Order: sequence, then structure tokens, then C-alpha cells
Amino acid sequence: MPQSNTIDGVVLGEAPLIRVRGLVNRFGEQLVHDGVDLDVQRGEILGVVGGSGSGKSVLMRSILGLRKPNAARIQLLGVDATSEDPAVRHHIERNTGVLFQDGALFSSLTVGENVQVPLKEYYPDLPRSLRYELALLKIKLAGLPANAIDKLPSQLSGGMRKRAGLSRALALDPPLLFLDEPTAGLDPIGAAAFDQLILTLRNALGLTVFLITHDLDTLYTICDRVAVLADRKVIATAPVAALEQLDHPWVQDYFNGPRGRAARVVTEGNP
Ligand SMILES: Nc1ncnc2c1ncn2[C@@H]1O[C@H](COP(=O)(O)OP(=O)(O)OP(=O)(O)O)[C@@H](O)[C@H]1O
Repeated sequence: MPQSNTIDGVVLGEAPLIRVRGLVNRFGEQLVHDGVDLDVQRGEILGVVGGSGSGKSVLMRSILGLRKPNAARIQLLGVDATSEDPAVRHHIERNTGVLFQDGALFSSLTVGENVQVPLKEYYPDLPRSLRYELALLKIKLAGLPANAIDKLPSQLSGGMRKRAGLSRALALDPPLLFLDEPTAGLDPIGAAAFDQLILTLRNALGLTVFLITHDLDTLYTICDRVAVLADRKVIATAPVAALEQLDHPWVQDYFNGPRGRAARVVTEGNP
């Protein structure tokens, strides 16, 4: 899909959609990030991996402006993501979709009402019937049956709840999607189907995707590049095949351990 050079009037030029430089995050004595640099190019699916507690979610929250880092320069969608200017916050929130690890759906609202929350906020004058139709469209886009629209999150399976969270993330047609461990807790068939859905949406809608995952199959099947968080930094960003060669203990354990080898065999057909 051809991509315009502007988003809501903000000129992007050749700049990456996300550019992080010198990110530092500290919680008391604990230094989580110490100079993280990262670029996410338009239209790519970038996987973010790292050991448990390496700071993947804190990185995502920092980029989104949900956490104020101790130091950083972060360009997001052509604006300074650390700015508190309401117009900047609006630009970022209007153009990003986020699927949090637990789906973060409102449990007392139906799926349809959940998807309509951002529509109500950003398009308050939209007639109720049109809002419902738009929610239905997003629900179908995320691969849910139409009748899911009137269900409560508690009436859905884990995989369907993920899809419901995704349909809400897509509500405003954002060019940029953040996914925090989207396949965690899904069975392998459900996880593979979710991976394919992300790939299809990226290809059809030209989305850029920032994807935190532990799932090796996801890395091998849908990520264009993978960033590795270790030693409080992004130690490498490269296509997964190149990362396998990286001489770093965590990377070697992760990619060349038994599960890494198995994922490679399945996707590449070579042991
Ligand atoms: N609000 C907070 N207060 C104190 N410490 C925090 C806070 N948020 C995160 N941390 C700490 O920062 C570190 C990184 O957390 P983060 O959730 O980003 O890890 P992660 O890489 O996403 O881990 P996982 O793969 O287990 O989800 C952890 O040690 C965590 O305990």
C-alpha cells in the first residue's frame, strides 16, 4: 500500500516511525535501560526480545509516553514523544494502537462497546449506528465472528479476547501498532493464526508493528527485523537469521537452544 509522507499533517520525510536515542530508565537503585537506541522503519514488523525483566515493556511504555524516562530523545510519528504538549499527546494517541499483554479490555463492557471507546473519544459526533457499524468492521477485521460484538470479555476464549483487544487497537485506523506478547497464553494453533493475522493486516493496511514477544515462531514467521534487549541496551537489531550468529551468551541460549532450533526447522525446513 503506498504510504503518504505525512500523518495528520505532520511531515515524516525519510525518518523512521520510531527513533529512540540514549534511553535511560531507573527504578530506585535498579538501572533497567542505560542508553537504549532503536529505530523502527515504516511498514516493518519489528520484534523485540530479551530475557524476563530486561525492560521490553518499560521500553514500550517509554516510547508511548506512558512512562517518563530518566533520559531519552524519542521521535514517534514525527513528533517528540517525551513532550507533554496536549497537541503532541493527541497526535500520538490518535495514531497508535496498543494491545497490552492482558488485552486490557473493560470487563463490564461488551466487545463492541470496548471497540467504541476510542471512537467515542475521538469522534464524539459520530452517529451511534455508524459507530456500531465501525466497531463491527474492526471486530471482523480482527477475525472474530460478528456475534462477538455483544459478548462480554469473560464470555470469550483467551484467543478471542486477544482478537477483541486487537480490534480495539485498530479502532482509529492507526498507522502504528504496539503489541505486547500477543501470542502469550495461546495454544500453538491459535498463536500461529494470530501471527498470520498480524502479517495479513500489515500487508493489507501498510501498518508498522512494534511487537514484544518471547515466541520464537513469531520471530521466524512474521518479523522483518528483531531487536535484542540485553545488558540494559539494544545489543543488536537485525533479521532473525543474522541474529542467530551473534556471539552473545543470551542470544546463543535463546536462538540456538532446543526451542530456537525447533522454530528454525519448522519455518525454514532445515535443522
Ligand atoms: N513501575 C515499576 N516500578 C518498579 N520497577 C519496575 C516498574 N516497572 C517495571 N519495573 C522493573 O523493570 C524491569 C523491567 O520490567 P519490564 O516489565 O519492562 O520487563 P520485560 O522485559 O517486559 O519482562 P517480561 O518478559 O517478564 O514481561 C523489571 O525488573 C521490573 O521489575
